[in-house]
Amino acid sequence: MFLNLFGQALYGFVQHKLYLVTGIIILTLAYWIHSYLKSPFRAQKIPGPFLGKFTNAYRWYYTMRHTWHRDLMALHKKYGHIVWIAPNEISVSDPNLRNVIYGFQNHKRDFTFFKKARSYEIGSINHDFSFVFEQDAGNARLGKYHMSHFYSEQGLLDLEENFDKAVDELIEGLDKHHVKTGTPCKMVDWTEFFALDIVAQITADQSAGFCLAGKDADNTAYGVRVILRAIGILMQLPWVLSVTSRTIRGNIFLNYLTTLYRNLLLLPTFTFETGTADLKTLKEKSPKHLLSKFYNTQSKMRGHYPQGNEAEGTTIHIFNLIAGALGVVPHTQVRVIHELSRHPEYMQKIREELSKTDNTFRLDDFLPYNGGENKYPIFESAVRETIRLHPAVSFSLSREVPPSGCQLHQYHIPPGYNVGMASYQVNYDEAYFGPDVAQFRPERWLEDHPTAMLDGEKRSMKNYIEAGWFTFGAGGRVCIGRHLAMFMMMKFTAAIIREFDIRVVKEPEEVHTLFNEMPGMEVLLSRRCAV
Ligand code: HEM
Repeated sequence: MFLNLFGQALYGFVQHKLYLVTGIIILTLAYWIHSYLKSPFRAQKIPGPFLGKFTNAYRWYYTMRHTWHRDLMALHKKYGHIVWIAPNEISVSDPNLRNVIYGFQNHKRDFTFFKKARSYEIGSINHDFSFVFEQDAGNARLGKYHMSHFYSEQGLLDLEENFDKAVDELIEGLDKHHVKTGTPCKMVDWTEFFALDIVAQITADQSAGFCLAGKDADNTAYGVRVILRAIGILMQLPWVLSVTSRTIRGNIFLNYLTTLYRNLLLLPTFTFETGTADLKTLKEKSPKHLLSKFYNTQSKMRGHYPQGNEAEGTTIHIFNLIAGALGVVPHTQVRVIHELSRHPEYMQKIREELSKTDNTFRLDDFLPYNGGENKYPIFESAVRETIRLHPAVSFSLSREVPPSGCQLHQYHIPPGYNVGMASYQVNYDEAYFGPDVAQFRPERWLEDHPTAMLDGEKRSMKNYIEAGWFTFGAGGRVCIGRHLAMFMMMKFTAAIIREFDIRVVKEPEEVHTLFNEMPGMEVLLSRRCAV
């Protein structure tokens, strides 16, 4: 009887679209209100925007407007360091709380470790280990163990020749396509071509030819942008995980991914089904390059990912590398050039530093190994200062509160809820970085901090800033590509400012989705007469 009535009601709803829509709206509102009323955040009166307390659509709306990174800054200004931004999520902006959420934990790891929030699963597009999106803390630790040596400074130093080959092609390409024609150069396009060429060089010791061609062949970079933007948009909508699977998401992006691997690895017929043999040949050809290391890593981790396969397991590491090198670095790189053209006095100082090393930026002169000294202190500080002010990874690095719960100032956050920090809010904290926090002032990195270390030693400002800033994340899941990112930016910047005079003819914009993209900037380049 009851089922019959229910069936008739359901049939009625489906027949009358208006009823159906009204029914869905009423149920959704009822769910939101119920969740709000029973929320522990409400009980503790955690402040935040009204709509954000009810629905994830609030944050999603601002993400779709591409302004969420700045909107979140405004929310923290209005409500303070702890803000309730989504039904299950708290945003934190106090750099002093960084270690509470991201710090290394004691031996009771399962009880106290904040693992990545479930929303990261959206970025998982196959059944292999995908570093950025892996939620399992144990697997991520194992991945880092197998991979950190080849992403270390020393590991990358072995590939310097490849960086320099990409630099030569960058200069040749810019000369041919812009300097000689006198046409403005779209900065982000060239930083992307350079990133693709670097990745091809360090992965398989070959030239992918993007800079030489001066164009995005087969929309390779565009495809990666589409994937990363889609992940950024969907990460805000938890229900998407209920209606998609890794296989579905992988298939949606299949064409873009296949194009990417074909063009980077110069394997024109690559497919995931048949690609393993090609990858094996390539890795044997260049054993000291990253493809070979990726192949070995996936085979060591295979036991944890029995559903995956060699071709997918190897290429997903390339995808992670690409997400950082192509998805993130180019946008901060644009800002480095932009800041230097706004502050010619630093451009001049950097040129002076470079002139002391034959106008060539060499990693040996930068990394203070073997008793040497860093010969580029201002150059390094200018790059660091830029990425502090314009961090391209600008989404909240959400973490799930572990069984221990967590205390954020006066608030207690129970297990299972999400807490997260985002780089813009943290990096612009006046109380931590000082009243001139929003100014481009590279010297700050070279000064001493007024407080001393625990052992009484002087504390450098660099050490202090790095303990609080959030550009590369923090703790156990800190960016593994941070040395690569610095090397890429310093190689690119050194080459450009050595070879060319730069005039900005169009300013960059900020477009936030997953990362903060900085398109729009155009420059006119002319050959420098004398260095
Ligand atoms: C300026 C450039 C870069 C910035 C600002 C940046 C920033 C970040 C941040 C904030 C995280 C933490 C993400 C989280 O906790 O959820 C991260 C993680 C990561 N980054 Fe980068 N990144 C950059 C370049 C790179 C490059 C070039 C690579 C290439 C290897 C890379 C690879 C990764 C990987 C694999 C992770 C995940 C590490 C883990 O979860 O343990 N990043 N990055």
